[in-house]
Amino acid sequence: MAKTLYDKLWAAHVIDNRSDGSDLLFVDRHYVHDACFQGFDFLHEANLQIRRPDLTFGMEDHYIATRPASVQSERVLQLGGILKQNAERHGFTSYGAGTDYQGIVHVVGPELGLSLPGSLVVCGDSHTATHGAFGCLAFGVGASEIAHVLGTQAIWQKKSKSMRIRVDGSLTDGVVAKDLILHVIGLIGARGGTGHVIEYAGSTIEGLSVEARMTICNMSIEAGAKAGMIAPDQRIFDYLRSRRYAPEGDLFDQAVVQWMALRSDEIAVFNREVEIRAKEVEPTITWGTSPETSLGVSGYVPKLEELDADLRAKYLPMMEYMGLDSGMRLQDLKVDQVFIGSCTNSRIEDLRIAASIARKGKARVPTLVVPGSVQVQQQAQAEGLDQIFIEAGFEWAKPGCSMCVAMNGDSVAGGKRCVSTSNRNFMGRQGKGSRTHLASPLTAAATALTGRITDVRQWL
Ligand SMILES: CC(C)[C@H](C(=O)O)[C@@H](O)C(=O)O
Ligand code: SF4
Repeated sequence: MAKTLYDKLWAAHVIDNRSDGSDLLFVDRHYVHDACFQGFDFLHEANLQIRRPDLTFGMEDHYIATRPASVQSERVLQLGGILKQNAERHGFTSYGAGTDYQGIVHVVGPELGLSLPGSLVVCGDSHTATHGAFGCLAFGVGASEIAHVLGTQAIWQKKSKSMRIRVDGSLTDGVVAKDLILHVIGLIGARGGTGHVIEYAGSTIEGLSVEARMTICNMSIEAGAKAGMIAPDQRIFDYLRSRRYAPEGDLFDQAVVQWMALRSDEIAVFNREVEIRAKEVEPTITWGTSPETSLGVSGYVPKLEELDADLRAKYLPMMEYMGLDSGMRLQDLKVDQVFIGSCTNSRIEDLRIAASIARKGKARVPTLVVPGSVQVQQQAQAEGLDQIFIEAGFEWAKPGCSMCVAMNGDSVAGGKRCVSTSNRNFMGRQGKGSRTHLASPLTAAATALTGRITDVRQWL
């Protein structure tokens, strides 16, 4: 029978099965970050050791200070240190503060060549789907599953349904991967992918850089999907060659031969198919408190009187929270600050495109740029991007999750409006009462220069 990429990845990892339909899957890579401590607590309560410390990798990101103004409580400082203690106790490698590969787990894993095509990757983090950009089956797990994986290097799962999102054609000027994925989520809804694993395909996806593919897969979870993935190709193989943990020499070439088979069969059938034309995607931004409330930047907040009762009940609290009037024009809405960073948009390419706009003016509102990793930070500095940001009045910070989730004390104050390149705009996401509009690094940088939600196409 014809198989999807997901079918192939799944079948390659099954060790055992149960009568309830669950399969026990072997885990190739287990990433643990500084907010995964509960999983270790469960492991210790069960009096277990880590089964495969060689396949477990730690990254410090959520709690780490990213700028002098990060207000870190005693508790946060304490939590940040626990990962290091666990790494020492169990003997796994952890890339903590002060190391060359410190940064956001979903930026650093790929940089290290740890997320390899065909592998099964888990992490106690919902944005683990990012690694699907390499043709991995990658998904987030909860604390008890972290403990299970630590203790056994395997995980019980039930297979999801499959969905293919095909995007064809060229993206227009000023439109990047982030706009595309916000558009997708707007189209299928924040629950549109529930119970499914999404494979992104089509000529647009094939034309995307490795970084852009990660941006797409990263937000699969915001469409409710279990995971997102893209069949690996030459661009992926080139990216991986010579990375620290990638196979070397002949072994790499042999691996590539196997990796090339990691694609859905021509006639594979998906449970759901969605088709999108790239040219229809505009620079896209969210207005509400769900990623599905995305609109072309030239759009208007929905008119309450035109909505049915269910949508009105859903949107009214969002509009109140976000301080928006029914039917108002999004563009020209004043913002208080801008955040460029997060595992969605803090890679070198994101910073390059943000800098291409930043060099054209001066920030009108406080703008924080947080590279995703030390590697990204160093590369950006080597290219002089930090100087472009600083000259434009943007703040250039150190790597970490930072204002994406405000767990390290970098938050957006209550009632303040922030255009952010991150992936979540839930109530209070960037701090209590914070108002978040999700957008691309291009839109975020253009907004920083005007102090208003801005159509970046005017700045190209
Ligand atoms: C803290 C962590 C477990 C959480 C997640 O699961 O995604 C965070 O990374 C987020 O983005 O909300
Ligand atoms: S950058 Fe944001 S979304 Fe990504 S792992 Fe960190 S907190 Fe989660």
